[in-house]
Amino acid sequence: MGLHYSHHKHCLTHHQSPININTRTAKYNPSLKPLKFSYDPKTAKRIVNVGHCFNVEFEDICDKSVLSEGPLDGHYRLCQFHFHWGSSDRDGSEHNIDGHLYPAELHIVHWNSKKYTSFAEAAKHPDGVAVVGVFLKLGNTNPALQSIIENLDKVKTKGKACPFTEFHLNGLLPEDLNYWTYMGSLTTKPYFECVTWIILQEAITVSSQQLEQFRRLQCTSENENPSFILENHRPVQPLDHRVVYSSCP
Ligand SMILES: COc1ccc(N2C[C@H](O)c3cc(S(N)(=O)=O)sc3S2(=O)=O)cc1
Ligand SMILES: [Zn+2]
Repeated sequence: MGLHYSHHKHCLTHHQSPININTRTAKYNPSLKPLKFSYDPKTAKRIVNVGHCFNVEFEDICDKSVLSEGPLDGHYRLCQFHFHWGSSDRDGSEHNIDGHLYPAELHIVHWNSKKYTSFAEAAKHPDGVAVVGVFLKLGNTNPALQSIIENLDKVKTKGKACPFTEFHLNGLLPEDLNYWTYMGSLTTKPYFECVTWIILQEAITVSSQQLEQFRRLQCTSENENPSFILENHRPVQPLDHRVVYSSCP
């Protein structure tokens, strides 16, 4: 359930995601380390249309592609990345920055393979999952995105998958790796409160035409009347008594 009993208020609090990040009340935490991304391009495996979005899956049988340092203890194994978008370029991101929405948001999902033996096990613990969020802002065509988008016609309908190997995920990271971090949840079912969120402060670019391609994915399977994944971002949730920390002052 992820309900926490906060004694002073005698009520139950949720630690759900996404949230609006108030950059003025975020607290600089000098003990936060720089993020360390160690991704092996050969661990990319396939693209899958899961109905509410598409996942780019990586083989997670060993710690070949890991995220470490930053706010994390130990290392977290890369398992997949996916995007959230809106029905127009005016919204689409899940997290907001001072009330500002971006047209899309990338989530790079990792699980604590040092402490737990599987993703499903890790997802039951507050320190089980680490998701790096990267905002997409409107701009020039993003070449790293293009290599994904040109495969989307092979996974048009729900349940379809296609091979996708040799992908340089670093190409989807901005130059500046400063971040905000807070404890939250998955933003889709099962909404487990198992995520250390790491939201990068610098956005990467996406073109309007590339976003259009996301919206052509179908949430229906091939033998159903087609309907499209026009948007898949969850509304922001109450911060309650949580503090958002910043890696820089
Ligand atoms: C058994 O428990 C499970 C726990 C999680 C999942 N996943 C599917 C979810 O859609 C989901 C949502 C994520 S987000 N938007 O980054 O918060 S990450 C993620 S997932 O791929 O890990 C499957 C089983
Ligand atoms: Zn997500």
